[in-house]
Amino acid sequence: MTTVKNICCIGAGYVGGPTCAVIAYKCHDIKVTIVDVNPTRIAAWNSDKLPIYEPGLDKVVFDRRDKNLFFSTNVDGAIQEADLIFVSVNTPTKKAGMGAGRAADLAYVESATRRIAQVATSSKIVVEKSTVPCRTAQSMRTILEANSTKEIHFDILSNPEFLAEGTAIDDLLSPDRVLIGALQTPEGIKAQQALAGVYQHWVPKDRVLTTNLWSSELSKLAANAMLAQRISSVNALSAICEATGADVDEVAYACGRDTRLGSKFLKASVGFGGSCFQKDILNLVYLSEQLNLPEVAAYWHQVVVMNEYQKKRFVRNIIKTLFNTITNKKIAVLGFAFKKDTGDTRESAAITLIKDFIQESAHVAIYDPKVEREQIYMDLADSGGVVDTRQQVEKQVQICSNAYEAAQDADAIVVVTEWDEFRDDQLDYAKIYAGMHKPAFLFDGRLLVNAPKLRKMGFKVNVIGKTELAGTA
Ligand SMILES: NC(=O)c1ccc[n+]([C@@H]2O[C@H](COP(=O)([O-])OP(=O)(O)OC[C@H]3O[C@@H](n4cnc5c(N)ncnc54)[C@H](O)[C@@H]3O)[C@@H](O)[C@H]2O)c1
Ligand SMILES: O=c1ccn([C@@H]2O[C@H](COP(=O)(O)OP(=O)(O)O[C@H]3O[C@H](CO)[C@@H](O)[C@H](O)[C@H]3O)[C@@H](O)[C@H]2O)c(=O)[nH]1
Repeated sequence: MTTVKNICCIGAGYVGGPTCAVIAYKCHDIKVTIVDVNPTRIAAWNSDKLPIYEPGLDKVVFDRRDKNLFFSTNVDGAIQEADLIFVSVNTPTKKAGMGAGRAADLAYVESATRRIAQVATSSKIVVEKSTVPCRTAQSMRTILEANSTKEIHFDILSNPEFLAEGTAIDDLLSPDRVLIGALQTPEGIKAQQALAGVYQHWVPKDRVLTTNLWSSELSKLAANAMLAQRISSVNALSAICEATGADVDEVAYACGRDTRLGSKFLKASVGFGGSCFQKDILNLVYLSEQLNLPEVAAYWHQVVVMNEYQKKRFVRNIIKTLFNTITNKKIAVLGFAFKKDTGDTRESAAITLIKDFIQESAHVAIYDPKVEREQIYMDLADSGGVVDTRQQVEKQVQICSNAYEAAQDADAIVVVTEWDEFRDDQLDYAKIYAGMHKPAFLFDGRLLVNAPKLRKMGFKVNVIGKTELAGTA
């Protein structure tokens, strides 16, 4: 078996950074260099304030940085030195051209692959870490093989990443499984074993799964589609609960107790966000369409349709409850990140909701413990378009440094992210109530607060998937 001694990771983002930092943390005998074309990002990885917030990440990075873990903009140098290269660049949804709005944009994967082909001076194992459509490894192979010689040979592996943000370090330290796909040739299997050897420094052997290349690529899209499907399913049920007096928490619990279903990923919410779910489902939809499987495409697409419906339904309910108008009313939004314990705002439900509030001429006060002010304005404004809305957004949106400031003189509070600090045993809701306009409304999009307790304080509470009279005749 080939032993890996030197790893290069192309792409120092939410995946490349934590994943390869954990490899360095667990494999002191391997030199790991994470490279990126973005010098600001690399400078941040080399500073005291890392570019992403992730519990436990600082410890891992500070422990190994400049020992066997390096961050650099010298992409070519790191490629040349490495015997195994992770391609961990972004694969966003295409904005223009064929497949726009659905297909994954593979330009960054292709450019990284071409760079490897161009500068490599020795044989390499090239690992697809980015999430890509099924059979992308074939295109990478074609590019690399066009540049291989008798002396230089490339093996391609698929090793999708399953970490979730907010728990990335725990997920990496004890993964449910590590998946490694390879061409089932003697060279492919040898490369697969070499990468398995890296993970086996800390992951039990029976959790390292080996499959063929295409199964590995498709499993990543499939896992995300199935996880998101569960959320859309419970969110669809939340609408039925609100109309019937059933309680979505009770329904999810009762269903989840069936060991065939399991309890995870059944939390109703204002809608899933994050950089992956929507993008990867649309990717699967596009793949199905390309394979001339329209019924399959429509099936998966409904997961995204339901998610959009849930967000719009929540906004409509807020407006209706606030006497059919929110014009000039102050709405306090608690949370802007797409989930707790991350500063990431990509595809956060908060963005859709707040844009709708702005459209309805409300004043919005936002507090999130980890999202930077500038990020919020960037997400809410359409800058660079025909009409630049930044000034208007700044006029209507105030960024606050705590929940009390956001809620002061507000007509309604909207809980959008499930940060622990918004729980009713952590936040002084009596103090918040005292500072609000009356009636003081609270809309919980995360099933986070104890609604009966807050109602006793005087709040008019509205919780997704529940009615005030749930359970009564
Ligand atoms: N974010 C997640 O939780 C997560 C989890 C699993 C899988 N993924 C997948 O992993 C991939 C990366 O996601 P991410 O969230 O880390 O993205 P990201 O945008 O945070 O990071 C990607 C980085 O790649 C760099 N880059 C792009 N092209 C480059 C090139 N040619 N050379 C060097 N650097 C280059 C960019 O500058 C950027 O810093 C995506 O395919 C995503 O779908 C993401
Ligand atoms: O029961 C639930 C669980 C999650 N969510 C929401 O769903 C979104 C995604 O959450 P989560 O999956 O925990 O975070 P991600 O970081 O997006 O991770 C997903 O996407 C990654 C990128 O592909 C995968 O690697 C992970 O396995 C997969 O969980 C967030 O808005 C959550 O609030 C719910 O609304 N209800």
